[in-house]
Amino acid sequence: MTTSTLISIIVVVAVVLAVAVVAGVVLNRRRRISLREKDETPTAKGGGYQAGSGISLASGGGATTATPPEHPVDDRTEVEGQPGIGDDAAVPRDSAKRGIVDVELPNGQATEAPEAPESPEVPEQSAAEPEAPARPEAPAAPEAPAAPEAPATPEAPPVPEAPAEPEAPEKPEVPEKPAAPEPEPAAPEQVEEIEPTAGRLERLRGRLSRSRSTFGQSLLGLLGAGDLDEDSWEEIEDTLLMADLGAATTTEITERLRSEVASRAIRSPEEAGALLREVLVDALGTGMERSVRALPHGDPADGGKPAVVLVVGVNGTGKTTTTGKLARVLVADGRNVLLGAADTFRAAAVEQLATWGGRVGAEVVRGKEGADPASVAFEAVSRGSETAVDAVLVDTAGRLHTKTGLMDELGKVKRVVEKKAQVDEVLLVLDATTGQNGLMQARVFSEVVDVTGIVLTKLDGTAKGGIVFQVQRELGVPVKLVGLGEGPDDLAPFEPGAFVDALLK
Ligand SMILES: Nc1nc2c(ncn2[C@@H]2O[C@H](COP(=O)(O)OP(=O)(O)OP(=O)(O)O)[C@@H](O)[C@H]2O)c(=O)[nH]1
Repeated sequence: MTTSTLISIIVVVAVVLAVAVVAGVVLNRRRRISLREKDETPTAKGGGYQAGSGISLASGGGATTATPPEHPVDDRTEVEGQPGIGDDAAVPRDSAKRGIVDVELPNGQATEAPEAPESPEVPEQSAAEPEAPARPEAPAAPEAPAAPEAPATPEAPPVPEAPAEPEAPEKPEVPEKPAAPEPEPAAPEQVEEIEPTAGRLERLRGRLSRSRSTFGQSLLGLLGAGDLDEDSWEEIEDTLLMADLGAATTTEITERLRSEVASRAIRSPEEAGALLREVLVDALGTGMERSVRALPHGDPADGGKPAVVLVVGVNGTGKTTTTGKLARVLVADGRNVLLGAADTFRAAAVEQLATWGGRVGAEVVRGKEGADPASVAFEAVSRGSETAVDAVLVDTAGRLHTKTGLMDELGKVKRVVEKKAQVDEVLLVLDATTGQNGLMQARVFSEVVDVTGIVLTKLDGTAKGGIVFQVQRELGVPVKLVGLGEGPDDLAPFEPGAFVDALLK
């Protein structure tokens, strides 16, 4: 064997070995189990509306709203609790740098850090950022950045979950004392004159009669035409479905209409109209308790406790606006109100609420941007009790119902407030223009904070309103208020009869 042949054999053997080593490394990596959790959370326009009365207020503690949430799963119209198309399409305005910070509460009461472990905080990321930026192996966060200036103070929160906080490096987990909520005295000189309820409703009537819906016209056209064939009934069903009433409610309403048309021998359009109204109003449930429990427990000046109202919902549905409008209703009723700006994530929201507070002469308790919302809510309720107000309205940050971390945070806000006082009302604000998605939101929020009433906003901007039927049917939670515009007094009580009249116009 020549030397060159020997060298060739050695080269070939070396190449084969190199290929084998590389292939082995690749296969080994593929088989390795990734321990990093995926960041995906489990997947989970109204015609004219003329409210006939003022907003009904009640004090808490009594019988709750409607029947307890039932969950007739068989009747559900969407699929297994999965978000529908477009659920995550809207990127929350402020979703980029969200984090939960456990801090000491005023009065030395710690927030409930121990309860958190069941659901480790995942970094919040917007739909626009599907891949979590490869998180640097989270350094045992607390000690490193805080060490030089903040000599481990005794209050330093234990923060067991700290490693899960993606913002930890840039935002050291120093005690949030400086972020302690600051009561902001109202500026009485700026207080606006609030229109009395009666006049306000008159004004809304005028405005709402401008909008029209094809829903009522097509239904009345079909029903009033006399002898209905199968095609006509199908069209009626389609019309109901397109108005967002949902499959179960649509079937129920169509069946009832069929039997009533047969037994009552409906002949004229007027008779058809009366029947349709009756059936729709019945489907909305006339017996539900719709007063807003925002009146105090006893006389606050005599040791009574203020009512506590939490306002929750996804981003941009109108929570802050509704909180402000509700404050005006209460103040117009002669009540003292305190506002808690627990939307510590969006600085503009705090300013927005402070403006509402100034307009009605209500004190506003606010936290610094990024402060723990539970801490702010707690302080607001404490302050409200001390100053003997009639109601504390707490505005919370918008959160996508599909983000587990944010929903956990909301649950914590409620639990922490409950350490101080009973939460009388949890109002879920739904944007009427979002249709079916509102149903999913309602279900998730209901599970987390036990929603007691729905506020359906932007009804002035939609021809649909059928989501009301579904939300009430599936959750047993009544729609209590409707938002009819951006104006300070564009909030009205929900009345089934008036609502159906608006739908049928
Ligand atoms: N047309 C109409 N617009 C409304 C109504 N309610 C609120 N809006 C508008 O909806 C927008 C969002 O309202 P906000 O009160 O800021 O919503 P939010 O839920 O507090 O927002 P985040 O705190 O970011 O989640 C604002 O432009 C409001 O003026 C309503 O009933 N009708």
